[in-house]
Parts: sequence; C-alpha cells; structure tokens
Amino acid sequence: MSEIRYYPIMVDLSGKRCLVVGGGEVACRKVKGLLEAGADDVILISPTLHDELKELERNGRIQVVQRGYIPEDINGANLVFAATNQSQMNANIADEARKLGIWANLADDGAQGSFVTPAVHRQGDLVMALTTSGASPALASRIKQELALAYGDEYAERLSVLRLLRARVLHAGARDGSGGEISPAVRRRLLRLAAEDAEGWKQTAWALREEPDLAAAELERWMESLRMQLL
Ligand SMILES: C[C@@]1(CC(=O)O)C2=NC(=C\c3[nH]c(c(CCC(=O)O)c3CC(=O)O)Cc3[nH]c(c(CC(=O)O)c3CCC(=O)O)/C=C3\N/C(=C\2)[C@@H](CCC(=O)O)[C@]3(C)CC(=O)O)/[C@H]1CCC(=O)O
Ligand SMILES: NC(=O)c1ccc[n+]([C@@H]2O[C@H](COP(=O)([O-])OP(=O)(O)OC[C@H]3O[C@@H](n4cnc5c(N)ncnc54)[C@H](O)[C@@H]3O)[C@@H](O)[C@H]2O)c1
Repeated sequence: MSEIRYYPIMVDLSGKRCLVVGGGEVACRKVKGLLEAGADDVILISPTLHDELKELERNGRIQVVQRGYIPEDINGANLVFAATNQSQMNANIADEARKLGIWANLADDGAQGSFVTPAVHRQGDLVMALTTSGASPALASRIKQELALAYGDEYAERLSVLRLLRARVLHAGARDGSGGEISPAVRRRLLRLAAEDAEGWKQTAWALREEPDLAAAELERWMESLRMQLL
C-alpha cells in the first residue's frame, strides 16, 4: 500500500484559476476534466498544442500562452497541473507551488504532488470520482467504465426529481396531505425512503419531461404515497 492516504473532496472551481503546464494528451485530458467540472479560468502554458487544445482556445474555453513555462506563470493560480514530458520541469513547478502554498498535481510522479486526479463518472448531479492512489490508473479507468454501465442516464433524472422532493419536504412548515405539519424525524425517514424507491420518481420525471404543468401534482402524489408507507 502507498504511504499516502488520499482525502477526497468535491471542489467548486468557478472563479478558481487553474494552470495547466504542457500541451500533450495528458494535459488535454486534465483540461477537459476541468471544463466538465465548470472551471471558468483555465490557463495553459505550452510551446506545442494538442489539436483539441487549439480548438478549445479558438472557442474561448481556455486561455493559451504558447511558450515554455516561466516561474511567474504560477502567480495567481489556485490549482496547478504539471503535465509536461520533462520530469525535472514538472518537479520544479511542484516545488514552486509547494513554497507558495498552491496545490499541484504531477502527471509523471503523482506521489510528489499535493493531489492526484481521480477517474470520474458523471450523470447530471451524480459525480463519482475514484482513485487507486497511483497503484493502477488503468484499473481506475476500468472501474469508471463499470460504474458508467451501472449508473446510466436515469440517475440524472432520478436526482433532479429527488432534489425537488427534498426541497419540498424540507421547506419550512411543509404539510402532509391532510394539512398536518411533517416533523423533522418523519422528514428524514421520508427522504431516506424516497432515495430507496427505485420506481416512484419515474412518474414525476416523465411529467417534468413531457407535461411540466403536471410535475408539481406528480411530486405531491409521490410524496403522499411515501408518507403513507411510513404510517
Ligand atoms: C484516473 C486518471 C485521471 C486523469 O488523468 O484524468 C489518471 N490516469 C489516467 C489514465 C492513465 N494514466 C496512465 C495510464 C497508462 C497505464 C498505467 O501506467 O497504469 C493510464 C490508462 C489509460 O491511459 O487508459 C499512466 C500514468 N499515470 C500516472 C503515471 C505516473 C505515476 O505513476 O506517478 C503514469 C505513468 C506515466 C509514464 O508511463 O511515464 C499518474 C497518475 N495518473 C492518475 C490519474 C493519478 C492516479 C490515479 C489513480 O491511481 O487512480 C496519477 C498518480 C497522477 C495524476 O495524473 O493525477 C486517468 C484515467 C481517466 C479515465 O479513464 O477517466
Ligand atoms: N497522469 C497520467 O495520467 C499520465 C498518463 C500518461 C503519461 N503521463 C506522464 O505525463 C507526461 C506527459 O504526457 P503526454 O502524453 O501529454 O506527453 P506529450 O509528449 O504528448 O506532451 C508533452 C507536452 O509538454 C510540453 N512541454 C515540454 N516542455 C515544456 C515546458 N518547459 N513548458 C511547458 N510545456 C512544455 C510539450 O510541448 C508537449 O506539449 C509524460 O511524460 C508521462 O510521464 C501521465
């Protein structure tokens, strides 16, 4: 086992400057992962550029500085990805980042960085991120594919309905079908039951998609049927 035990967190990247150094396949994968996560301030430094990076620059998704890295580049960065094919250069970038208290990722020597990037499966609000702590990135990628099969696109819809139900149940003074206030203990049980209910959300999801005017009524119907199950 590696000596590093990683702590997973989910970071909101909006307004955070992400600096990617290198313009090859690996830098490109890191950039795409950042953009998928909503990063809006991605700067890439590299003398050569993968085609997809050129396209992302043309579309204004990232800023590119086409030259080799210089130490000043790191100023103002919140996260740094050192993904050049020069291991000494990657190590220097990581040293500078460490001195400045900036978090850095090293593509060629994960353990020397302050964080590693996980393999990620997304379906709407569902975000599954996993790591093998550097033991086998290829297995991380494989497990991600297995998760993608088990957690397909219905999970995006299921979560959008659960989010609505949760807001409705937690809404201050939420009432049940007969006008009684729902107690905090019952709310918790109701929300757990809703998460376990593999079918109940589907009617609301259908309404949201096809007949938005019916969605609120469908949500009430589902909540009421869950509440009846608690009695
Ligand atoms: C998960 C993923 C995320 C991403 O990059 O977005 C990711 N690597 C992926 C793929 C992949 N990388 C490599 C192969 C070839 C097979 C192999 O070598 O095993 C494949 C497989 C492929 O290409 O299919 C080579 C490789 N990777 C690292 C080193 C250097 C070293 O060992 O330190 C070398 C040798 C370089 C060389 O040969 O010189 C290092 C790291 N790679 C990590 C993440 C971090 C640990 C994560 C973990 O263990 O879970 C870590 C430590 C640092 C980091 O990059 O953050 C992404 C899958 C994305 C997806 O499919 O969604
Ligand atoms: N973490 C991972 O998932 C993973 C996977 C495969 C490889 N790797 C490692 O990552 C490194 C990069 O892989 P790649 O396939 O993208 O390599 P690559 O050779 O395709 O690209 C390297 C890029 O770095 C740029 N570069 C070189 N010196 C630079 C400098 N001084 N400043 C800025 N940019 C510079 C090059 O111009 C090029 O664009 C490899 O050397 C390998 O060790 C990591």
